[in-house]
Amino acid sequence: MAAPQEETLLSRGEVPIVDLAHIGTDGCPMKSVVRRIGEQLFAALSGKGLAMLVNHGIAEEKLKTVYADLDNFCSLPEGCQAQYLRNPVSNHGYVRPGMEQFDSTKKELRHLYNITTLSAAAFPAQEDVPEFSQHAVPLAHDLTNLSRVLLQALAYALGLAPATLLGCHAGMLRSDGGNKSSMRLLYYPPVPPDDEPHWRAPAADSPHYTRCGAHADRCTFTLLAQDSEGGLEVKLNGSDKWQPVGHLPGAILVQTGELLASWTTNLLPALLHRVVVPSGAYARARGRHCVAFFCLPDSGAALPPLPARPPTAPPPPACPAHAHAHLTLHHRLLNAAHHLHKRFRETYA
Ligand SMILES: O=C(O)CCC(=O)C(=O)O
Ligand SMILES: [Fe+2]
Repeated sequence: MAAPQEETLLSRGEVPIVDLAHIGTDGCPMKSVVRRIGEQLFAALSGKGLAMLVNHGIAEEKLKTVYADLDNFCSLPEGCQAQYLRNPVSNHGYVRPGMEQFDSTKKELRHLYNITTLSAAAFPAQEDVPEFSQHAVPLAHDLTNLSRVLLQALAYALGLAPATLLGCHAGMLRSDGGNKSSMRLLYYPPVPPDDEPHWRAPAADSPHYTRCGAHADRCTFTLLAQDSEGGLEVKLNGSDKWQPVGHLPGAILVQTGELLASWTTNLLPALLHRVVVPSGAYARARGRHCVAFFCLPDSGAALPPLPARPPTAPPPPACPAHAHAHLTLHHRLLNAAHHLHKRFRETYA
């Protein structure tokens, strides 16, 4: 008997879809299109905290190639992987399962490869993973360009000159250390058979795994391209319920990060999200792949004050206080580097 289809936010039509009309990687997009995207993006991020981007211009094949490269990296001997471990200063490099934890009660099963510099020397050698950098660098450029379009669109929607946000995010992946934006490749391995499905009472000594514990991203926004394995769950604005997002082939998810939330004093609240292990035996025996692009302002950049909004556009209902309590510590003018270092200390072993 076929497994019943899981109900998701997408299957219920509850994820706003923003059509980028193929301007995603264009250097000089049309103003009217950027303006329309800005309005739709603003409505999506203020109402829900996320949107699916379609017709963004990034070929699925590019994603599949980097997923395969990461698989090859993960199957290297540990000793060989060790030379590529994450550098805590630059945040570039490989992070083994369990080394980055959002949920201290479970073991988080994921391999990460953070990319914060595009210099060839920072990538695995050709003899270890052939063409890793040749595949990853163009994808990183595409995601940077897509972020630049969204920054211009958001600036319009917030009543700022279009280049204002671009100016504060000028150094994304320029590899000069002045901006901590990163592209992260993720591989979640199959769940070990000793972990019981969550609906059964596990044996006292059985490990409890998850794929990624609950968190909001420490950035302006995140772009997320995922394979079809599922597992991503979110708490929509004002809701305390975890809901699966679902999969829209070829789409890239954009979700609000903590910096955008604190800069807009929660007009655009940060999206809480997590990745759970699937419940069916078949899905648990399969790996999951994802590419995340964390868009951040230049280190030390102060985001400009926002123009007052007209009274016809009231802010959405506030999130549950506990969900974003840490955001109240922040002010409109942010020092991105300070925020980021604090959050790295909290999540890395
Ligand atoms: O794998 C995913 O879908 C999400 C990953 C994530 O949230 C993160 O790395 O911050
Ligand atoms: Fe995240």
